[in-house]
Amino acid sequence: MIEPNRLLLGVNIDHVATLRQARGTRYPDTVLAAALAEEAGADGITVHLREDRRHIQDRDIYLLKETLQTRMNFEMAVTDEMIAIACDVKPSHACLVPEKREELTTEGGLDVLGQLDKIKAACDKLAAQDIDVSLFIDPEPAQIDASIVCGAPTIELHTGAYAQATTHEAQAQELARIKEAAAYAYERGLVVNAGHGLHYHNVEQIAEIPHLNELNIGHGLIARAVFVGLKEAVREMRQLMMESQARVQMQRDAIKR
Ligand SMILES: CC(=O)[C@@H](O)[C@H](O)COP(=O)(O)O
Ligand SMILES: NCC(=O)COP(=O)(O)O
Repeated sequence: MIEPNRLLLGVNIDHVATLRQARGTRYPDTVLAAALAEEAGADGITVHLREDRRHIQDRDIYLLKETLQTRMNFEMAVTDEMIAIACDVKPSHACLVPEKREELTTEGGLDVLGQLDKIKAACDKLAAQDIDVSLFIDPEPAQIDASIVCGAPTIELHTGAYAQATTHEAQAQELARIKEAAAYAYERGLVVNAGHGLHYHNVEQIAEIPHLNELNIGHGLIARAVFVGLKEAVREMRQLMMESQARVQMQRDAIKR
């Protein structure tokens, strides 16, 4: 049973596939990775089918659709190809992300404001298939307003700038941006997720932000799994998130007394 308002954990297994694609082997398999992550408490599995297929392959998407016990969050570029695949697979969730072939990883949020018609058309097509659409955006009110115009029920705030900040001041500034954006979006009826670049040493401040629904975490968790195993890595991350929320609740209770 999911406790009310527990911050959910979406485990991104892209980089299990990175290891597999490095040699073109059949292992490690994403189906097993997803099953282990779910067994350890993942609330959902996120997979990013990139146009260049550098890690997740089409076969992963179709197999996971048949085998996941929780739910699939299908990350995708806003292209006809990916929209067609999403409409065929019909994941419970799809997250529209920007994509550049030359990028090492996602570099910024989707520019919804600058391409309203295109994003709205994609949201409409996916929603017609009962897919819950989220837009991966930078923590900016203008992008949040544009997401509402496009009819997306959910946004995912890009935490990359926070994760990559090189000074405490810069990180605090980014954290404040994310906090303000989460409140701004929540007050306007959106479901607010967050992710990118989160790991065991930077997740707690994000997990303490009010109104967040889910964190999507991949690279840092899979890297940890190399040393402790995937189930333990998931358990450790969930524990950190729950402890963060418990701290916030205690602070709230103390203020009430
Ligand atoms: C959108 C996002 O932040 C990530 O989930 C995305 O998957 C990053 O792409 P890579 O997994 O290829 O780094
Ligand atoms: N959308 C963020 C995600 O799914 C995982 O991103 P990362 O933890 O691999 O950077």
